[in-house]
Amino acid sequence: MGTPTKIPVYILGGFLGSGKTTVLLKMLEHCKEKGKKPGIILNELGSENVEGHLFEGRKVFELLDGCICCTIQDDLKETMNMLIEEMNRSSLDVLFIEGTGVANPLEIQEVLLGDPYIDQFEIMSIITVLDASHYLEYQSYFTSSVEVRNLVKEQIICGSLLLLNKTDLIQLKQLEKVINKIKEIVGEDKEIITCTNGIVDPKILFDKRFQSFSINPLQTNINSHHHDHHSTVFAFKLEGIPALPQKTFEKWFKALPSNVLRGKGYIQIDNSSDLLSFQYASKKVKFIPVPFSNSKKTVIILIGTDLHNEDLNIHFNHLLEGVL
Ligand SMILES: Nc1nc2c(ncn2[C@@H]2O[C@H](COP(=O)(O)OP(=O)(O)OP(=O)(O)O)[C@@H](O)[C@H]2O)c(=O)[nH]1
Repeated sequence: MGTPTKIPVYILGGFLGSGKTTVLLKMLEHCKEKGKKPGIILNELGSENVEGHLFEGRKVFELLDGCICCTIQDDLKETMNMLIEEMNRSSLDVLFIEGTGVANPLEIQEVLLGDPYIDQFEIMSIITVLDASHYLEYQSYFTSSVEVRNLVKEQIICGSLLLLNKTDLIQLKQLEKVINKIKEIVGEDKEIITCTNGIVDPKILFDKRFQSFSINPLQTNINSHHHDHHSTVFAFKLEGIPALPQKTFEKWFKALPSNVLRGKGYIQIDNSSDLLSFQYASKKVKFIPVPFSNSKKTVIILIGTDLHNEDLNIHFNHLLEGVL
């Protein structure tokens, strides 16, 4: 008998709303076509996963209310142990781990390279997804905090595959500018793959690009500003949202403070018993119908920098009182 083969692992990182889940869904589609059984670990900043419907019929391990990189690194180990137990009953062909938008994937890597996981899993690639339409804003001194700038930079440096997504939202000239800015960080040689809606050749996505013993130049740096991002990036959960006309929700999302970077959840439109899932990113909101399910309730999760409870409460009350 040869040595048992290790389970290949793909880590997906990238800032809030960049398109990590979109890329993950593409990779899962490919697994389905190839008859490969995936394991999925999702980490959400809020205290509940509001994207469960996207993974219907698949076993998903969730790490909620935190960010794998610090508060729940131990929880990741616990989840990995559960996954290993599950694998004894039914084996896996590949594992995907999606970090929160504020996670540094190196921290996930650290867990996987430790005992006992290193003997069973092999990191194939750390895929960093970047939002081309917001890149300049996130890197600007004027529109972004130092923590966000550093975090995005770290996500770029530790990515073994860089996907510059959402290119449909910008002009070619701006895209070239973004690519040049990224090259200033990673050098000319590192390939940057541009894409829209996470559509990338599976050969590129699944390629092995990670050597376990490589030492990352940022490693020593990380500890020095580890945790910093939590001082500015917050997740808020709003519950008890009444059923209202869709137009009212649209107006409400439009009027959200500009430091709200991301939102997701479920809302209910009046005169309908079905819930709508929503995605708020790049200051745009999209509504997607989901079949009514008793296990889901209305909830709005907002993620942003320097959000203040009072400001959001006032804005939330506007929604409740219909003052829009
Ligand atoms: N216009 C446009 N929208 C996109 C593209 N890729 C993803 N989106 C949309 O952007 C929103 C966020 O995408 P996700 O894949 O959920 O992003 P994410 O990085 O997983 O988000 P977080 O988990 O909050 O960090 C969704 O509404 C997607 O449909 C793209 O290339 N172009």
